[in-house]
Amino acid sequence: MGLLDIVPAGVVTGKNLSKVFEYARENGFAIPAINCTSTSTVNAALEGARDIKSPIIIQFSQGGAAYFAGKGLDNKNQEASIIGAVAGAQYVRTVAKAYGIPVIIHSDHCAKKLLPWFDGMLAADEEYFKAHGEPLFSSHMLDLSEESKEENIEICLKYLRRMAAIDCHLEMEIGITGGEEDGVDNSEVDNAALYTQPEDIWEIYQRFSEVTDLFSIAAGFGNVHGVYAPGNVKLHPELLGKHQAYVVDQLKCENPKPVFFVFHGGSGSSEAEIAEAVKNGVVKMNVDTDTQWAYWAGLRDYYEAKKGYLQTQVGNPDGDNKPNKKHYDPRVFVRECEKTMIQRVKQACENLGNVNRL
Ligand SMILES: O=C(CO)COP(=O)(O)O
Ligand SMILES: O=C[C@H](O)COP(=O)(O)O
Ligand SMILES: [Zn+2]
Ligand SMILES: [Zn+2]
Repeated sequence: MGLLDIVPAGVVTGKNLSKVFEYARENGFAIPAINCTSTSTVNAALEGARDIKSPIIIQFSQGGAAYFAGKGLDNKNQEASIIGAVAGAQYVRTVAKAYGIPVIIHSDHCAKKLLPWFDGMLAADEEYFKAHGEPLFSSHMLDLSEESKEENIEICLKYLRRMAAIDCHLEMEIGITGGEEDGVDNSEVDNAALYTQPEDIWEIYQRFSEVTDLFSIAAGFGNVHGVYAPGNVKLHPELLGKHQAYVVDQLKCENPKPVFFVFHGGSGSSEAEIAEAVKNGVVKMNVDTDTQWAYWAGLRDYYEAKKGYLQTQVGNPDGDNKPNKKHYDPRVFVRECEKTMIQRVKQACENLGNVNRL
């Protein structure tokens, strides 16, 4: 039985999203969440997943959403980030079904100072729910990992109640992601803060479960955003197995992996680290830096290959009067970016076992 026997193609929300995560957990794979900033990057993520016959998660960061709406817009009070995230979600909704795969629309890290962004997206979800019986986005992330655990949980619970009423999933973060995030440099952060404790996972699981089961946890296991020289990042995905065992012990449940875990900082991770994380209940892995690099590499290679055709509008190695229009049409060079990004999306899917899952 494939995923399309369980959920329809197109955007999945609520119980259907839970079914996708449960299916991934039971079949031992995870779904990549690709950070997207434009229709071009959204299309590349969708095309890569479509080619490999698997579901995909499209996510917008606060900065990525503002970029989607246009860098020229003022982002005071998060207005551009709200407009961009909503526009991105509506765009994905318009095209997703045509790709024939289940698609999850998600928003990435939202720190305390960015809550007006979250509020704006949630208002759009509630409005969409009134008209269509489901939220605009499948899920959102709250990242209050810089606050105290108590405050983190309290604020999450407040939003979780509101989100549960419209079948919207919440991804919460406990434990800090190192490296750079929304312009905040976490590279010098205390090492212990990068690794979440099992008691914390249990507390979150227990308190959130009193409200709904529509949640996942981004637990720190040494995750870092970005790609660095080998040896700089020490991932401990085996910790997630310990968290699962702790929760199983408390719940006395049959299911060996009751918690849906999210893997941040997927770029630069080894196949072995990714496999270990999936084995321990990761159902979503975020990839940004590596798909950014892939997109750029496509343009770099295109420019190198076509250099002689890209210096002037008229005149190239084939003749002084030959026009170059077909070489500098954005549909040609942006497509080259998309092609290399598609390959990287497929690679992420393969690493996560997210292949032929329809
Ligand atoms: O975690 C991420 C987005 O939230 C992505 O991290 P990378 O850029 O390291 O892939
Ligand atoms: O938070 C990490 C993601 O990679 C998003 O990055 P960004 O804020 O540069 O869009
Ligand atoms: Zn964070
Ligand atoms: Zn992240």
